[in-house]
Amino acid sequence: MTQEQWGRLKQKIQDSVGQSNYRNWIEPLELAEVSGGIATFQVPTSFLGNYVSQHYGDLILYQISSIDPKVRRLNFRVAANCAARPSQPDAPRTAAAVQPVRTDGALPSAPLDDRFRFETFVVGKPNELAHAAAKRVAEGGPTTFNPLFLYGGVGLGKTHLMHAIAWDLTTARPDMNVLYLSAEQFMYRFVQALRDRKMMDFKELFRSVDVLMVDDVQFIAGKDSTQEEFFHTFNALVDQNKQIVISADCAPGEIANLEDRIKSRLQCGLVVDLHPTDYELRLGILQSKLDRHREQYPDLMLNDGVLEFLAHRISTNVRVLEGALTRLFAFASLVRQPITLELTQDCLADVLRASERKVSVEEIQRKVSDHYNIRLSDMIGPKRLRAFARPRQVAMYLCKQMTSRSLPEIGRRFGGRDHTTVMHGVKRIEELRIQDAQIADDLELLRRTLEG
Ligand SMILES: Nc1ncnc2c1ncn2[C@@H]1O[C@H](COP(=O)(O)OP(=O)(O)OP(=O)(O)O)[C@@H](O)[C@H]1O
Repeated sequence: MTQEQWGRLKQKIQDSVGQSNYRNWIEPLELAEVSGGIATFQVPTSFLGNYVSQHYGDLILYQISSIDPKVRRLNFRVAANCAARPSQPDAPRTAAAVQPVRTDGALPSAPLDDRFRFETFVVGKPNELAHAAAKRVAEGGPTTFNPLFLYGGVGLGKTHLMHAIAWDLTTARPDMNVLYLSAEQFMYRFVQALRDRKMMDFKELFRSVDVLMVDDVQFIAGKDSTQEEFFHTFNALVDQNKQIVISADCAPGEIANLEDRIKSRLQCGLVVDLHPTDYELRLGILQSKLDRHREQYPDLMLNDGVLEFLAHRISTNVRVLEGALTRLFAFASLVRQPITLELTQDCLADVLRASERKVSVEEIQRKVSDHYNIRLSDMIGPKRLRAFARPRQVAMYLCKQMTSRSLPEIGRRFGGRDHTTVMHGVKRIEELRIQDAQIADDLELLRRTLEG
């Protein structure tokens, strides 16, 4: 394969992985050589190589082998002049060494992330059931529920738990054939077996595993023949009492374009969901990640209250939370300053803004009318009585502060009032806030309840 061909393939890969994944993971790959059926890429860091091999290995191999069928394996090696670079802030320090992707007949598991172990998984109310079920499977005893189906929103720890199960099983029983892969990898392997007319090998290999773990199964939705093959593999393994662990971003019944018979099969075992994190869990996770950062930046001071602030303000997902902490430490070490609340707000302004809870005008109107004990219709309606006018102005002020609505939009939501009326109301509350302690208290209380 020539550099030019690789250039064209890269563009194709971009179409399937999206621009931002492309920029982060595919663009930095330099094709070094193709020989002996192995395509070798030079990568800037072992972390990048590892990640690419795990997430995009099959896709890349699939594309390459479509123009050069002799290529059977990929290899990622760290460029010599990059190897000595200090580790990048985002790169996990303990990431496993780059493992080449083997697709040469044997059935290798996708590489496991060394950080994703039970010991590093923080348990709280939202994930305790998922954790307990994963632990049970990891003990490797007789199969009590099959499959274990883990589901939950983005970045809540599904992959972490799957890897933890695989680590425990393979450590305790190195002879056990544990196969962990993403649904996407399942599809590429299936497609490749079809193309190479090696379906019998494919079936035999998949049916010979002791534990099959498929991550992000929603990926096969709408892909008919992959679904079909997955269904048969699934049934064959369940019949042999082999443990299956599946993860998805939603419950089996809610996966659109997934055949009903597969949905019902997936529901046969134990279905557990990872709930969105709560404050305590987020704080626990931050505290546990802190040790790793302390090791890396031993001289950095961290002020009291910073972790609590982050746990309170970043409630989207754990990945974002982790990223925020990593960035904060890297930034503070760069500017050689202690991590204060101000520094945190400065450094993470964009993350904090993106995770702000979205409050709606209606929510504000409802909370404010409850607070002042008036009817919602009176707040929005035309009455000018002071008992209604002041709460109305408070609500307008909060809408201006807490939502991105413009003054005319806010006016419209308050019974079609003019934007100058809103402006006047907002100004009046700004003045009263300084002069009237009661109003200041009301505003503080309302803001807190609205922020949740
Ligand atoms: N309870 C937890 N304790 C410690 N780390 C956690 C926890 N939950 C999630 N994480 C961390 O958050 C990051 C994202 O988790 P993971 O990749 O497992 O999410 P996911 O649910 O598989 O998300 P996606 O749907 O995007 O694949 C990982 O670095 C993981 O270690």
